[in-house]
Amino acid sequence: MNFPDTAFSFTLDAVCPVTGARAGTLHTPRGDIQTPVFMPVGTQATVKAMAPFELEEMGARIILANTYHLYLRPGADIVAEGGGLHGFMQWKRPILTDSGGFQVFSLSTLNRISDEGVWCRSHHDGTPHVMNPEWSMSVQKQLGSDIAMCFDQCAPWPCSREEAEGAVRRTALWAARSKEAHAREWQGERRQALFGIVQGSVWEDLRLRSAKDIIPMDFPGYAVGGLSVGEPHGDMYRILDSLKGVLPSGKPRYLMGVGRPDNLVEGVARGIDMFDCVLPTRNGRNGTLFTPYGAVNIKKKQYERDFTPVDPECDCYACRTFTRAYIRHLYRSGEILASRLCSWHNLRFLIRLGEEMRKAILEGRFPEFRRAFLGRFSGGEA
Ligand SMILES: CC1(C)O[C@H]2[C@@H](O1)[C@@]1(COC(C)(C)O1)O[C@@H]2CNc1nc2cc3nc(N)[nH]c(=O)c3cc2[nH]1
Ligand SMILES: [Zn+2]
Repeated sequence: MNFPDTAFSFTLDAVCPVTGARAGTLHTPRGDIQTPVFMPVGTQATVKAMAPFELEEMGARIILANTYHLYLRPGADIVAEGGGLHGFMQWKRPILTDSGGFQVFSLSTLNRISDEGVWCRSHHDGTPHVMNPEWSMSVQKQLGSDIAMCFDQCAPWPCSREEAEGAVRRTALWAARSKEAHAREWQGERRQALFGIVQGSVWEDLRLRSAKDIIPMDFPGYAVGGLSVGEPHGDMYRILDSLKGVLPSGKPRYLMGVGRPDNLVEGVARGIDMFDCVLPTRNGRNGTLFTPYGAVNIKKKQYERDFTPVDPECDCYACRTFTRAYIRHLYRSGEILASRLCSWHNLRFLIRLGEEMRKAILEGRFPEFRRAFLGRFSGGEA
């Protein structure tokens, strides 16, 4: 592929004057991404149960993969020999890779952290590994993603203020090392953007401190890390409110690990452009389906003779083709197609929600859209 010298840029197409919600376009060498956008998670180089052509059919413009997982299995060298992630998994559109920092804490069986990096044991076979900014940039280059993330430290929730302060300090240290290592790896070739990550847990002053550390490093995009780790949604929204006027308006803002449909709407209302979460596929596999009124648990007997689509307003293959009764039957019979259809619907629900919010922002009616959506959607069961 030839990479134009303006490999990455972001255009703000419209901003809601009432909420500050944004519609934008992220230009990447593998295609444009219109925002707000939901990014399906493909942790191990696959969005579980979905083939690439199905992801394209449902309108996925960019997907995620995980450095930690792919380094441990099959190994970044094998992915690189397979043509990088795009060749290995045959996904031709943009890919964003998370840097490994978060996963090493949420998955490795044992880990010790220092300013140098993280010593950990693989959750597969207990083998020892050292993960740090230089390791992460090297692996993300072998994976060949279009957007890489800085190696950061995500404080758990809840945590002490001191723990959160330590994560802010170390995240800044590691962001500078990530930026240097990334420049060394790519030698000026602009084929992979590196996004910075802001930490600070649920303390607004620490969030501001982290933003003041990271923003001057001039990344092409910024992520809000350290959220969607079990904290109340109110805390998440309060932190986003505190960052709204701080993060550079001309660059994309990515809220990591989020989330439920109502979280996406509230995130967009607070100036977020990009989202990812395992929820659509994880919920899909246990038969929990998003609808405009909340979640439907397809296993329930009440759907036994319900010959209507999961969501009559949805344009996905599952809703166009099958009924709730049939999908309930598949699920209760342990059929693989149940997971596929439920994941397909949930992914399309969030991708379409991004498309609809973008349209509402462009048409100057986002506050009405937000009110109408949240008025119908109960966070729990429909
Ligand atoms: C680990 C796994 C599978 O991903 C889900 C889910 O479990 C879980 C575990 O705690 C709940 C809330 C229950 O959801 O949190 C994940 C979704 N939240 C999330 N993903 C993130 C990824 C991140 N990556 C980096 N580099 N830095 C971050 O600060 C960061 C923060 C994040 N927050
Ligand atoms: Zn559907």
